[in-house]
Amino acid sequence: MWVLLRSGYPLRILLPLRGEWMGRRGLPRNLAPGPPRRRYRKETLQALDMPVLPVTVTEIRQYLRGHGIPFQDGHSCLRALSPFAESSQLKGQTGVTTSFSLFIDKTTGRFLCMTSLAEGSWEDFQASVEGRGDGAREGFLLSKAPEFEDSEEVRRIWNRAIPLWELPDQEEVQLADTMFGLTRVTDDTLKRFSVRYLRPARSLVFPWFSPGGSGLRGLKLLEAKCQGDGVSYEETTIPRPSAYHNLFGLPLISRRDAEVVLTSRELDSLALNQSTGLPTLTLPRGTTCLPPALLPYLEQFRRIVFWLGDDLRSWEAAKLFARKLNPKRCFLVRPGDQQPRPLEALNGGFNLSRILRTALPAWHKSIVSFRQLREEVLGELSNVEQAAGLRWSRFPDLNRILKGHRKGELTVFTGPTGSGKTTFISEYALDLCSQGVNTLWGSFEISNVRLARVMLTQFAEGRLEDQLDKYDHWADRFEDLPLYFMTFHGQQSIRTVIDTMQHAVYVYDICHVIIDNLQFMMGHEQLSTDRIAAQDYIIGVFRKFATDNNCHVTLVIHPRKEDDDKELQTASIFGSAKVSGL
Ligand SMILES: Nc1ncnc2c1ncn2[C@@H]1O[C@H](COP(=O)(O)OP(=O)(O)OP(=O)(O)O)[C@@H](O)[C@H]1O
Repeated sequence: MWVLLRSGYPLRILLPLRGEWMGRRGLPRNLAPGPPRRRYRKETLQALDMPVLPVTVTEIRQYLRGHGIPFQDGHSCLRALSPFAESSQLKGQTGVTTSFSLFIDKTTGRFLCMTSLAEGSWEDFQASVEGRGDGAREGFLLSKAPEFEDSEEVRRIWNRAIPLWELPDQEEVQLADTMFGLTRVTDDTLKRFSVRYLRPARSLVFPWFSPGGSGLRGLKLLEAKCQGDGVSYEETTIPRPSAYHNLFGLPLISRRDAEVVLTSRELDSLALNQSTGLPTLTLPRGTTCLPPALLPYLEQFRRIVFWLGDDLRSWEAAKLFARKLNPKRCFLVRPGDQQPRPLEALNGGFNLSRILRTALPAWHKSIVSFRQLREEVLGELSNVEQAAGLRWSRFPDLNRILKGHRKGELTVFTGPTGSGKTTFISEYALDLCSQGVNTLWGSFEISNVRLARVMLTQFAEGRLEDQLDKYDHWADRFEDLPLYFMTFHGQQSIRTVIDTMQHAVYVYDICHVIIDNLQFMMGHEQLSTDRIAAQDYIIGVFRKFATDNNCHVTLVIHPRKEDDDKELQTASIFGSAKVSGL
């Protein structure tokens, strides 16, 4: 019954590098802001279990030139004349310049036509240009996708929600203002952003409008709950998080805006826009990820300032996202006491424009002086706890020994055959994943179904085989974890594995990769001396990957067979200087 492994969208299997993925309900996974997309039909492409070689931007450029398609170079995308836009559409229904309305992601080759809202993979694009699609050009695009499953619920909630100032009871207004920290946010601002309030759920409601404001695509509900002396917040999105690709604030952006501030919470955008007048957008899933499907909507900006929050995690996320957007146009507001998150800054009487002016460039040359690093060093020193990494909730002893899980590092994990390495690493990774660490699993020995079964049992903290009636409850929650699996099984080349990891970092902002285990990249045939060299090489490649991508790599390694009465030594891992000297 593990149908959800193949089709449930949050529990993702990393399939072909540029394959088409559809969600559980037939919804495209990578819905960008906009109405239901017309989706490119892809019948010529076979479902591959192995990644194909990723396309390079040079190849994309050559292809466009070779086929006489004019294009311009952008920050994350190439912008080309769209073969999907019909002349009748050239007047710009969506309010976007239609002449160069095709955005092609420079890293993945995926395309999005802002005029027709067609989208697809690089292979789809080539097939259409070469007339290899469904025959006539008109037939290339599927007709409008069926209404998404949640649309009725979205409309129902939206219709029941009312503007805050229309609440009949003044006391209720004051309570909501206090709970959400809105005392200094004006009705005018709430109105501009079309924020409403759902009384029965005591939640603010943030809408996701299609471009041009023509329709309602989804909603985010923010509930405030009293917790001791403080307030805790809980977010619910419709559709569910993996398909919720709303850049909140997009309808207020004008085509001429060249600067934008990105925030991780809708309330921060309200505060920022109100006090600075600058265009603001909120990332749909906060600091968790920046889906590439959103990149075309950010192409027009020459300057992008990240003000995601006041902790180290926000800072790390901003640096990661800036890499996707082209760091040369990105600036980061450093977290600190004098630079709290925007809503708190507004409520605390800070000058938000002044804080924005202190934003640091995200771009570093290859050689930097301490002067350029001093702010970052200060950030680490003033957040020592957070700099030590994310703490495990299930393994207090690990926290004592390792302090926490940090990005950009490599962990080697070993133990005798059958001692429980996979079982332990599964729970160790699940612990972090449940706390929001985007995780990619490479399980080369045991199948993904078996691994997911182990993980689900650990997640539910009980034997689900004895309580199948609870299966859906746990499976639904498990689906929402930022968890992805590579489909590799058995021996693989290190290059293929690294390419897949690279792709996953770009598309899903992966921060933790688990490779179980290294032996599956070593080949069968080498002699023992070669094996040491091969192992050193592979460790070097993973280590470089971890550093370059600020991603943690956990590597499971089988030790050399020792006698039963002999303890494992560092030299048991093939005696390699690199592995055992880590
Ligand atoms: N804490 C535990 N208590 C009881 N049984 C366990 C525990 N951890 C693992 N096992 C069981 O031990 C067996 C081997 O576990 P696992 O596959 O995790 O080991 P491994 O070290 O990864 O094995 P290999 O060396 O073959 O890769 C499995 O059947 C697993 O269910």
